[in-house]
Amino acid sequence: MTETPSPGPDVFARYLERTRWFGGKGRPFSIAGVRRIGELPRTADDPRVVVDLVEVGYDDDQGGTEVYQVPLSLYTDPEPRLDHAFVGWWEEPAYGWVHAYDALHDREAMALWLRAFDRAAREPGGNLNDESGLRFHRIGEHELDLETHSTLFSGEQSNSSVAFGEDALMKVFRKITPGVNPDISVHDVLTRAGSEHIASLYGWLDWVDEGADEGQGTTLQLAMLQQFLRTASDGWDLALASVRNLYAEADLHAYEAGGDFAAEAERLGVALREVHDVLAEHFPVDRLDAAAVAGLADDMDTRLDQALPVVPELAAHADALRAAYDRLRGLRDVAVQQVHGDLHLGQTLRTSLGWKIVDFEGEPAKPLAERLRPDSPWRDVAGMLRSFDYAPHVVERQFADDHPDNAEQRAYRAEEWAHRNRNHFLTAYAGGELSDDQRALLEAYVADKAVYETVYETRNRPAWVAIPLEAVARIGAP
Ligand SMILES: Nc1ncnc2c1ncn2[C@@H]1O[C@H](COP(=O)(O)OP(=O)(O)O)[C@@H](O)[C@H]1O
Ligand SMILES: O=P(O)(O)O[C@H]1O[C@H](CO)[C@@H](O[C@H]2O[C@H](CO)[C@@H](O)[C@H](O)[C@H]2O)[C@H](O)[C@H]1O
Repeated sequence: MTETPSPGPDVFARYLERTRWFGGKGRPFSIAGVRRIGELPRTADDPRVVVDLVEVGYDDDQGGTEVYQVPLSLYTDPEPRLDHAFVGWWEEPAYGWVHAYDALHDREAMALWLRAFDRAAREPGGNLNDESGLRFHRIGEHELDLETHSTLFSGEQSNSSVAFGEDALMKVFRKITPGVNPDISVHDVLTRAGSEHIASLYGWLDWVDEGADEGQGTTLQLAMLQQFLRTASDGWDLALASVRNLYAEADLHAYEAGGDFAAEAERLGVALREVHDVLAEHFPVDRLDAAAVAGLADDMDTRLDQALPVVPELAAHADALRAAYDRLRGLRDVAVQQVHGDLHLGQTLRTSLGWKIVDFEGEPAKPLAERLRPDSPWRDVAGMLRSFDYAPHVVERQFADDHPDNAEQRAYRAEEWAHRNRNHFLTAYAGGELSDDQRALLEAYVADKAVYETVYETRNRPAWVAIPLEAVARIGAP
């Protein structure tokens, strides 16, 4: 990476370590370079807002590099209102000393993004190619509300999302991989197809690295603008509330309790089926031959091989897991297509107009080529089934401290809740009973997802690893 007129690398290293979205926390790293790729169009009254790409090199056995996007607001004087987002101060050759803040926290700066997207809608083809190299693209007819203020989401996110009032949401991608970002390309297709189960795409921002790919140029997709789902409630939070309700009256069956979730699970099944159908219409669908089906099972085997050293408790269940993958090996007529790739209840939102599915980026830890590869839709179904298993266990962890009695009754209710919602979701998705082959395919994907979760929990929430481990233990059990 080429150097830019910026501070020493330590300034960015210190800032990355403080953020939620930096994926390399806990690993030894250094800043390999900082590159200034563009500046937002502005008037003389606006702050200077620049987009820097920070290349991080890892100094551990795994090694490798990653690139993170850090948009900055640059002010000549300190801005105390932005103290919490202070990155550093340094001298820039053309401007002198500047105080730099993470621009996502700065309303004055975010207004520049919104204005540029608004201008793009009035340019030929909906494209605004700013002279600094940033390219704003718009689709659809939505008129942006320029009077709104921006609010940065505070949730546990791998990217950064900013809401413009209740009108639009902009997701700024933090880890940048050259090429197509499936969150944009899939939303683009689903929006143009009129899917009712997503937030419509309004536009996106990209930049072409002219010097990359032997002078051919490579596109880097930097941000996505979409419909703000104003009446949304998070599917995971709703499921937890339903379980809490049930535990509070543990003498009732799941279907008798006030917060029964089954009708929602059913609607979610229908929504996922509709999204898969639209994706199958607009992206290629491949019917796999025997070798390719065996390849899917091989990938699951490899994932287990890689998980074993991280989660040694898996060893006791490895034979049962491999037997589930072997049953997949024997299947014929397996189709693959564009899927969500990382579906769980936390990626679903209940709005007054029904369920919406968000975040089509795939599993963030997977390389882009793997995330773009067609996969079986049963991977998404399996993700949801695992989530229905997680919810009662997570509530039990919260409940157990305050209510140590009655744990056995709750465990019974937990299984009843998970079973009921899995069944309603699955039957609605499949439109009836599953065939033996579909069941074998689904079981393999559920096993694969549970193995992935044991690794995810060991690394991120070790206290939760028992949840997927219990699921793994059930695989192959009579
Ligand atoms: N269009 C939307 N309208 C309102 N809230 C949204 C919308 N899309 C996502 N969200 C909320 O923002 C959170 C983060 O979005 P997500 O796409 O999962 O980000 P990330 O890629 O950083 O994980 C979601 O859990 C959801 O609650
Ligand atoms: O949302 P992400 O793309 O970051 O997905 C990762 O984190 C999820 C947790 O937030 C994780 O999901 C696992 O925990 C959920 C409860 O918190 C549960 O509903 C899911 O079923 C379970 O897989 C996901 O696996 C991981 O990729």
